[in-house]
Amino acid sequence: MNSNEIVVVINPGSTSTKIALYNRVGLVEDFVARHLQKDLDRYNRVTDQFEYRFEMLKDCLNGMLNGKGYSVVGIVGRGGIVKPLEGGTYRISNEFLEDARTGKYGDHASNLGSLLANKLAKHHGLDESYTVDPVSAGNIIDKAQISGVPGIERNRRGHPLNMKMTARKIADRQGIAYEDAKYVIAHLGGGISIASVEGGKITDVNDALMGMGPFSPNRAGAIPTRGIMDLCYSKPRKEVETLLSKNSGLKAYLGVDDLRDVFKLIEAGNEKARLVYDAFVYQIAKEIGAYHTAMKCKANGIIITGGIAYSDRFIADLKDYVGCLTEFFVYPGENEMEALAEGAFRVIDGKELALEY
Ligand SMILES: Nc1ncnc2c1ncn2[C@@H]1O[C@H](COP(=O)(O)OP(=O)(O)OP(=O)(O)O)[C@@H](O)[C@H]1O
Ligand SMILES: CCCC(=O)O
Repeated sequence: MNSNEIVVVINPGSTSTKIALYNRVGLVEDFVARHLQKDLDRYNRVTDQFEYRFEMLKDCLNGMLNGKGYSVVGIVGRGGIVKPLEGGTYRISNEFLEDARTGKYGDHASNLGSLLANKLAKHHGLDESYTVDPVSAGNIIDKAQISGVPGIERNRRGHPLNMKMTARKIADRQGIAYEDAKYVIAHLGGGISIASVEGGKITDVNDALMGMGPFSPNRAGAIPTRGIMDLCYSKPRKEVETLLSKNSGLKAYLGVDDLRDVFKLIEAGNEKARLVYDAFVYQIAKEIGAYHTAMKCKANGIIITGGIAYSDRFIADLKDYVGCLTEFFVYPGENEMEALAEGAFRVIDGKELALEY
């Protein structure tokens, strides 16, 4: 095994771009480039930030590689909102790049991941670049896609990268083959997705960006149809979209979207904050229960991950509802960088074939 062979991993977020070098054993070095809001505000759509982020990243990467004798064997970027597709490692194609760049299926910071990986790969003389389990990836079972209205399909936009990697780790911890394990997994961050992972595949998940599932720190989740209809007739489409995907949830009720700030309000005696927090936990618990039932109550565990899983108070409150269902695991934060690196190495080492978009 050549430990000088490096995969470069890129994960663009709304205000930062993470970059890391991995060899086959694990993380070698990482860096988070933080972007000033005033710099980002100059751009209309997120992919308009491409050149700005690319220049910054190129310099960071040069600094990380300089004089260390590494050989870059692959570059992988987090895949964004593209057409609905199966989970796995994808070769980044022109069609993929076009869909990510134009935001045909949605505008999201992670759309920059494939664009940045592709250009950096060219810069390093590599023919291929990769992405793993993009936001819209999942092996959703047919019956879960039926919405109740012909012509409206249920969307699958969540956190498959982190979910699958975390489920793999928990299966290892339980001594179960990942391919046989069944989990309900909840990624609780700025966005919230709750999924069933069965046999290493995401078989059902809500749309964390626009509808279904619980409300999140600043997104709406599932809301009554009549309310949506009234909203759509009262505002332009763009405003409705912004309201539901950026200005709803905790932020809309309480003016803050960090759970730690919600706790401060509760501690200060704010009754509304207490009620909205209770509703937040309640909705997440209900959704977890629904996914457990959808797996005929046979899940090997419920896994809670994402930034909100750092909160002991939240975890205790949630466990009070769902801890009786099956084993309960908490895995705070996320494993996205590691998942990207492992997915790329599996293809580079010929253990898995790259999927075509
Ligand atoms: N110690 C903590 N206690 C309570 N909440 C926390 C704590 N640490 C982080 N959070 C919450 O985690 C959220 C951020 O989670 P995370 O970092 O996973 O989000 P993100 O990466 O911005 O979005 P996403 O996970 O949707 O990609 C914040 O809204 C904050 O409320
Ligand atoms: C849509 C899934 C990723 C996010 O929460 O932004």
